[in-house]
Amino acid sequence: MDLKSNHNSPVLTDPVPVNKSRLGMPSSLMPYSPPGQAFSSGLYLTIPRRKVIPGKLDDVRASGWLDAMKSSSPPRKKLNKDLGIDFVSEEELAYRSWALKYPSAISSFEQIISHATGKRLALFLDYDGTLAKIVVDPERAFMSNAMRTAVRNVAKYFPTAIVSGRSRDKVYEFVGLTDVHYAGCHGMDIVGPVRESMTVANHPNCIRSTDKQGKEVFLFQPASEFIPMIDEVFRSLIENTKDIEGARVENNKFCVSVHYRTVDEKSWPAVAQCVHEVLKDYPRLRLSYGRKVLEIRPVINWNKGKAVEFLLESLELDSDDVVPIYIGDDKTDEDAFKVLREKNRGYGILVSSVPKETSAFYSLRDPSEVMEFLKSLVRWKKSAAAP
Ligand SMILES: O=P(O)(O)OC[C@H]1O[C@H](O[C@H]2O[C@H](CO)[C@@H](O)[C@H](O)[C@H]2O)[C@H](O)[C@@H](O)[C@@H]1O
Repeated sequence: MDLKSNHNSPVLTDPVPVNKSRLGMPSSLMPYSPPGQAFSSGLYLTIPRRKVIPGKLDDVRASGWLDAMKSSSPPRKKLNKDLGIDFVSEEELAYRSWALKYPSAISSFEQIISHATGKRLALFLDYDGTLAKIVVDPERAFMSNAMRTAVRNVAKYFPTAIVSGRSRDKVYEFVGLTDVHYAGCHGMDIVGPVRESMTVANHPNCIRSTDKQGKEVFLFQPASEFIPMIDEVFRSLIENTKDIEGARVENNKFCVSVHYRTVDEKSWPAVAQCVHEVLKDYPRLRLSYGRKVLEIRPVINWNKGKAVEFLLESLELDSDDVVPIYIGDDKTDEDAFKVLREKNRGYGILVSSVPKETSAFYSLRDPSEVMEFLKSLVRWKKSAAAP
């Protein structure tokens, strides 16, 4: 089902230089749990909130909120090719040297499939910045028909799931394919087919339900109790940011995104302050940073990495003969890259046109290379099946 064609939103790039992704941010203020952090017995995390949340605007600056906001998307440097100059720029040299460590998944295609021969591949795809280009208006982040066809084709041969920070309904609206699985809101909203042997069915928060086509599915929503709180926070943020030109607040059901992409940089402290003001009354919510977006989500031990583990289990893919490949562009995708690396299973592929610290194994520059990679997988599978 082809839903949308590409619209004319200006395409943006958000380079984040190596070692600057958490610029000036003391580790105690990092939004993500460092590896090895002790979790409480359930899904809940204990976060030292007093250290994380500043009290005044000055504290917002001092604590690194603003540094993190800036470094999540510094402005794109002008490339020499934009200037019509025919030599390799410093940025390109830096990229090439970084790519020695994280080689292109296209140039390394043979190597990737040589490890997958005789095994089953499973694909996990992030949405924004991976399947769709980054654009100014989050409501218009449509994927191209060509990309939709590529995803549809790849899903014919390999189990495929979209793992997005968006609400599941929204990402389904954008992708519009019925033969892929969906995990919305950073994995806090997963739907999948019911299997007889399902061990995850015993998971708390996993219920049986029916989808829009009337098919029996399981629904996994580990943060369901937070819906009223998220709704309340969403309304407060709409109210508090209404005078900041360009600020947008997006309700993703289990989390809220506060976008500052179209806010004048002079007003970024005001955005940070608004979020801080609201968040200080909700100790069970925490903050993370995305591409020109502040994300507010429940303090639970759940992320895209956990979602990938859950999907592998629920789709009966949690076995040594399955090679999972996760493709994503954002900090939240790092949790999934880490899981694959730690399990020594499959590959993370980072989508980035600039060097970045990552736990991925391979890289692709942008969504057009992602599409190229997906097409190569289909060609490989077809040729392997040919007599
Ligand atoms: O996990 P993802 O599928 O990558 O979702 C992460 C966030 O993506 C969206 O915001 C980002 O893309 C927008 C459209 O290109 C862009 O305008 C914005 O600046 C980016 O941060 C989405 O709107 C957020 O809710 C997601 O959390």
